[in-house]
Amino acid sequence: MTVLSATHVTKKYGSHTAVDDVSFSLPEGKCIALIGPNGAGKTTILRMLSGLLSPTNGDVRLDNIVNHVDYRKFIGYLPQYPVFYNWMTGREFLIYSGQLSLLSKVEATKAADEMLKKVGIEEAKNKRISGYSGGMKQRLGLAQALIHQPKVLILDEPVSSLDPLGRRDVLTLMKELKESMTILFSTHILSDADAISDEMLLLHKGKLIESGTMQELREKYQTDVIELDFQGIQDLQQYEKRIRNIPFVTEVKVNQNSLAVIADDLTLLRKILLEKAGQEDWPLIGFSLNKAEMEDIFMKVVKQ
Ligand SMILES: Nc1ncnc2c1ncn2[C@@H]1O[C@H](COP(=O)(O)OP(=O)(O)OP(=O)(O)O)[C@@H](O)[C@H]1O
Repeated sequence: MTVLSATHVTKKYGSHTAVDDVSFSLPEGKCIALIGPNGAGKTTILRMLSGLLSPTNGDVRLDNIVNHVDYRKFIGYLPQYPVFYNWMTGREFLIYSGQLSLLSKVEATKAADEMLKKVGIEEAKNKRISGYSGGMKQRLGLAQALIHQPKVLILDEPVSSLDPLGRRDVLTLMKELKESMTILFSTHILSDADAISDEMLLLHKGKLIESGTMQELREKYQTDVIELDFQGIQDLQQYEKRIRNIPFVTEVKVNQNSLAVIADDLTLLRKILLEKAGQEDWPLIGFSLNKAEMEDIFMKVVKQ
């Protein structure tokens, strides 16, 4: 069942089209990642879905409720840069947020205590927010978005600004939350999307260019990769250049001591690379076929 959908949604800022005729729907109970580089239009889409911004054209629909009805109580939204009152304690902030979501003081207090437990910052509930780490603030932001028990949770870049520990923390929490609600979150970190989402929406320059599960995208774009490991520190650019000259190669990624090559015809690529490596005596120590990462798929979709 679909809980939230966007139909031919466009947003213009003056003459600039930030979101261009985008349609998709969120199935109940799924975790969906909205993926795209900076400026792709992710925040604009999330704000329209949250009811904070009106589309220039098109409809946003929650179950059967269309635009212009205030359906914000069904949606929990965590902005990319949440604003906290640092002089409040975490608990005070959540009670205040609950009251803003039209809960009574008693209901808000009860919900705040539950949420503090749920997001794992109960022991810091009476500390001022100014003393919270980035990961704790993000957990508090999530608690604020969840306080009124929304149907859909919308998170704008929830982990991008966190250090690796904070990031792991919040991703683990999102994994737990996705068991009980529909989540839509934006990211430009493709491995995060790969790790926790059921489906992905790929956005580029305001347009939805592809969508599906990771497996569907992998199958559709046949993105296996041949990886060449070179001995010692080599000038890999000369090899990169030679490989790029092979006509059907779509992408070459340079890593520290290795090159990852994507092509439409992997059987032919393997043959040609092995021939070249032998003839030109490339200092190879490894030659393997690996699964493509999300980055590789994104590059391929954008190029197509
Ligand atoms: N209020 C605004 N007025 C004018 N242009 C805007 C406004 N908000 C966003 N834009 C433009 O719309 C485009 C999409 O912006 P948006 O913030 O939605 O992208 P994003 O994918 O969330 O980017 P980021 O990852 O950097 O947050 C950008 O070109 C941006 O400059």
